[in-house]
Amino acid sequence: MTTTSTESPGTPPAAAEPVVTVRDLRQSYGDFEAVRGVSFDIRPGELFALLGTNGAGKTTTVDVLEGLRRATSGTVRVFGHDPYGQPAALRGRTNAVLQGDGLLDDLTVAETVVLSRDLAADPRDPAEVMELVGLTDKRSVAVRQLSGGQKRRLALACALVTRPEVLYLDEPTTGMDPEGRHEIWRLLRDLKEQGTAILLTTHYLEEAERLADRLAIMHRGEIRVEGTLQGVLADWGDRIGFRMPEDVGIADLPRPADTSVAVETRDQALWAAYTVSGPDIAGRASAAVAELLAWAGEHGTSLQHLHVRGASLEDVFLRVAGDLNQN
Ligand SMILES: Nc1ncnc2c1ncn2[C@@H]1O[C@H](COP(=O)(O)OP(=O)(O)OP(=O)(O)O)[C@@H](O)[C@H]1O
Repeated sequence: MTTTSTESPGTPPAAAEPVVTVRDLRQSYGDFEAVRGVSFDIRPGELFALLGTNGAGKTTTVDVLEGLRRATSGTVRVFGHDPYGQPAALRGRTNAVLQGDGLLDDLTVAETVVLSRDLAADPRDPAEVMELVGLTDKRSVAVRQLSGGQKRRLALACALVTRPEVLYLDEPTTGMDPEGRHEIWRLLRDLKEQGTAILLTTHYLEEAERLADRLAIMHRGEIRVEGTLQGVLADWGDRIGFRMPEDVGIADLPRPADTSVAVETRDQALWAAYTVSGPDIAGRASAAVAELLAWAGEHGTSLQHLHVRGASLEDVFLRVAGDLNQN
């Protein structure tokens, strides 16, 4: 791997026109509506991360963008073209790493990359691409002998060798070790800097935190949350937590204004977890802490490990997925 770049997502050219436009996309399988009115844009040099629960509709959305499925309804345009109806107009401009890698077991790594290169109008040098994904020393190895993570790298190499302007990545780092994942992240940052528009689906929240210029969280076919990481976290509000005092249940806890409360199990203990929302989060969080301390004083108890922190992407994800027992 020979890539170099900083650790921040970077700032895409906000003024650039979107190259991918999705409006009110709906996709059904028989009677089952897997995608229910999804809309988003992606601009050149921007990485848009699609997160979501299992079965949320992420892969289905990518399949429609790739032109593998005709949208049941809604509008999908890539460089102004319908990927299903006008695939020839997009050939060579988009590529994908999908969940089924479609690799041929009997070919070597180098043969596989060269085969993909031959499909491209303006290909990259296969040797350069194998170096980029860290497979140079495996160039003569047969695909069947690669590990799962190495196959994902090879699938990425096959996409990169065609020099796509739009890249769809459906869980590209699944099965990779942490070091390999970091290498791929550096590579994706470099691609963004070169102007590639990237749609990334992932179950690794850290991957989205580190790479995404904007992200969306899907649940049951709908986008429930969308924005920049900072915007999403700011909208979600601060979190106040403390260990639940003995003999106190959730119904006994005070309810300061502009807060909701859940009880979570962590480190084999019960924790009160308040979410503070609305404008002037800091002011509201301070007022809520004062009220909680007053409540503890009145009840002759102390709030162990009392802390206030900003929401994390995991907080937002779990709340969207409905895993928290919120009250
Ligand atoms: N060919 C198909 N026929 C019928 N149902 C399908 C088909 N493909 C997907 N589905 C269903 O559509 C829903 C969305 O699936 P999809 O693969 O898009 O979700 P996903 O968000 O990518 O999930 P995961 O994170 O688990 O990969 C799921 O309920 C799935 O079972």
